[in-house]
Amino acid sequence: MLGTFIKVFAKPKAISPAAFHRCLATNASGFNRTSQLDRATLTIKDGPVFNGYSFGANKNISGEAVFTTSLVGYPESMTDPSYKGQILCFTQPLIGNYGVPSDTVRDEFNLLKYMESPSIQCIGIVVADVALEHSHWTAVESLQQWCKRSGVAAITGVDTRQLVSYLRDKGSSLAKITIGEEYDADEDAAFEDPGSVNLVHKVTTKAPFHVSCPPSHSKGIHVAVLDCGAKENILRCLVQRGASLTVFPYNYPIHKIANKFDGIFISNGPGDPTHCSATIENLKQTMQENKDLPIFGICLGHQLLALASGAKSIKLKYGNRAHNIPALDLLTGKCHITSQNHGYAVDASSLDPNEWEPYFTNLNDLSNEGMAHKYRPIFSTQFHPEAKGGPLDTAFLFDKFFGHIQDYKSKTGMTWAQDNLLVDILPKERVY
Ligand SMILES: NC(=O)CC[C@H](N)C(=O)O
Repeated sequence: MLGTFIKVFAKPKAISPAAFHRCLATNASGFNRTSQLDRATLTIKDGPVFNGYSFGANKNISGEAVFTTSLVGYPESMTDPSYKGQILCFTQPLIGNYGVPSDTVRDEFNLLKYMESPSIQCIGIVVADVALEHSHWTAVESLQQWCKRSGVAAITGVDTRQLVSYLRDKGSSLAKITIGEEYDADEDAAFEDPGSVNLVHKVTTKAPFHVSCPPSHSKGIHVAVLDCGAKENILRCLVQRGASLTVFPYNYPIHKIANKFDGIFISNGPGDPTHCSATIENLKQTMQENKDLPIFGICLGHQLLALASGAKSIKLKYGNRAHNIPALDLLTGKCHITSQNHGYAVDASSLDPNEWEPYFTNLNDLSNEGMAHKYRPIFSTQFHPEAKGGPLDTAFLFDKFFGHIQDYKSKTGMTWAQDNLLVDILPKERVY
């Protein structure tokens, strides 16, 4: 019976060249619709020029070209504030086929349900083959519509394998996307380097805000978050586990009020960590003055914590941006598959061996992926345990942070008095 079913319904059919052509003419692929699109050019500084077609905003942009090998999650990546100012190249050839979900729908914690921030953060995207038509139950618009209305440049028809080979060989490079029939390289402004400015300043909340943990989840925990451009799902991972959050601008003098909280969290964010000198200084003082206070940092948060402890950061040749990067847990010997998006890393050899130890190592390029204090409840990771998108292998690190918090609370006997900090009068969402 089953054999018959397989024969009748599952026999692979050869497709005739004519049928294949018909299929191409009607499917969602961008290549066959290029007659509808303006020409566009991707120019790598001192490197190759790629001709393609524009499906985004009709404007010329420049930024740092980086690539991600993630297979899914383009809405999450594009709204991740860590990509601020970058031109994001997807190695997954077909992008856009499941459209774009709502950027306003919020969940039970008043956090954005589908996006990592309310708008696109990268300055442009590069794809091999955009899907101009899409289908998914959460989609409210196409990738093309989203890029156009967000003022984000987007180019399709690029040989992304050649582009990525170049970027892997030469390293992340400055690039431009220009729209129009004939592109004259001298015509427009110079290549802008987003890494030369403090990008965190552009994405941080402008004033403290409060995310209240609903009674159904609350464990009476209050965490201070330093917002360097926090992904929405990081906040969700903290609230879901029972913490209310007061989220501060990245350069807030957190050391002055750190002792009012059960833990400090330092978020992900864009650009070179050394630009955040005030944060590094504040964290140094926080660690000096609060010996038992739990602290957890992710990605930029990890780099800032490392700099505050006296270690150094380095720029990687082309960074790590993917959802399947192996990281070895040096405490357990287990390997975890992790979600990553970073261009800088901590130089593990610069960690003070009297106090700190490397926590994770990247098994692809052996770069540092985390550190832990030897005697205090402080640790951080270069990868993203909140993983949106990506695998949830390392979500246990949030539980570890909450374990540290419970120990701290039972040691100090501290109970959080909400009106102490007047959190009720704070805004409930990030202030732009
Ligand atoms: N995702 C992040 O927080 C990135 C951190 C930092 N901007 C880097 O590129 O290394």
